[in-house]
Amino acid sequence: MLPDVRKWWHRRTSCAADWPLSDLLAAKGDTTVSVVLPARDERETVGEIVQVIRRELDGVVDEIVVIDSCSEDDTARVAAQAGAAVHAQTDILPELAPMEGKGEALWKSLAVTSGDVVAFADADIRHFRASLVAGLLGPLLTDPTVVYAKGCYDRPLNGAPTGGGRVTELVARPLINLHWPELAGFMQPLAGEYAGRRSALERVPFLTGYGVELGLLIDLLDLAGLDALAQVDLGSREHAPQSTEALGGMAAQIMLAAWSRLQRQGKIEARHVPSVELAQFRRCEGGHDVLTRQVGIDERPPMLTLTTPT
Ligand SMILES: O=c1ccn([C@@H]2O[C@H](COP(=O)(O)OP(=O)(O)O[C@H]3O[C@H](CO)[C@@H](O)[C@H](O)[C@H]3O)[C@@H](O)[C@H]2O)c(=O)[nH]1
Ligand SMILES: O=C(O)[C@H](O)COP(=O)(O)O
Repeated sequence: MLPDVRKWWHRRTSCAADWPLSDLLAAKGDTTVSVVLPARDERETVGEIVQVIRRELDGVVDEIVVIDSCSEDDTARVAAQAGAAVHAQTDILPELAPMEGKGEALWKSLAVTSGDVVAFADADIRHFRASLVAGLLGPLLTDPTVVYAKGCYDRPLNGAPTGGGRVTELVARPLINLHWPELAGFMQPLAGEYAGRRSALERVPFLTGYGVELGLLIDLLDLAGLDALAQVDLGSREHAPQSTEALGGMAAQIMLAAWSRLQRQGKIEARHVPSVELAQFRRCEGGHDVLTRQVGIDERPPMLTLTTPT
């Protein structure tokens, strides 16, 4: 790691235990906090997550919003029953042509929430603890120079305490180290648990799909500088793992996200246009089936540009 990045890592990394609830309540003052859970087919976990946040972060969290991201199951009903405000992704800003995926859900959440600080968490987390959200609020509620706090944690996989984060380790981390070494100190750059000041989140574009996390890190670095970014060790976090085949699609979107930012930063010529089709193969009787997956990502402009005439 670059020497300055190592210094940042020491200075700006805290852990959830550093931010007890009493300190958060004392520091909160007039600052309002929204928690957003993007959810596609998460009926098994979303209800418990909403309940834990409501029960244990009362007084710190002002609203809990679930963005139902085109679920085919009854995620929306379960979340509402648990006490969240639920919005269908496609009902938000209906005048805009819809885009797909998680990044779209997060971007649109800015239009239906009001917190000065917005905390995001995945809705597929198992054994959810309130500290997964509370920890993220510590740096933001106590230090006005911090605009964004990113979670990091151990990643269990298939019963082992570590080994998860396959796309992180094989794709995101190498890309970040190669092209944005200033961001190399983020231990879980793809973590879905992070919080930011609305004033910063509304000033950056959001990539759609699974490109959103990498795009936010790069764009917030450009907007605010490394010292305005923090990370918080949240312990361990277990989610519903996807198949390696499905993660191939995610990995492709992360690469496209990196590509878009390399182009924007003039490091790749704009005339090079990557393909957005991923061919994968499944053995079948007599050979292989070809599976073609569309992995293209899109981009939403800074939310502020929708509400403020330029
Ligand atoms: O179209 C979608 C797809 C997913 N989700 C939700 O987004 C969250 C994370 O999605 P998931 O498929 O579980 O992603 P992971 O395999 O956990 O991927 C990791 O890496 C991704 C890429 O950076 C991040 O977006 C994730 O937050 C992070 O946990 C979950 O609540 C999903 O229900 C949506 O809202 N809409
Ligand atoms: O962050 C990642 O790399 C993806 O979420 C995959 O994680 P997993 O390997 O723990 O399923």
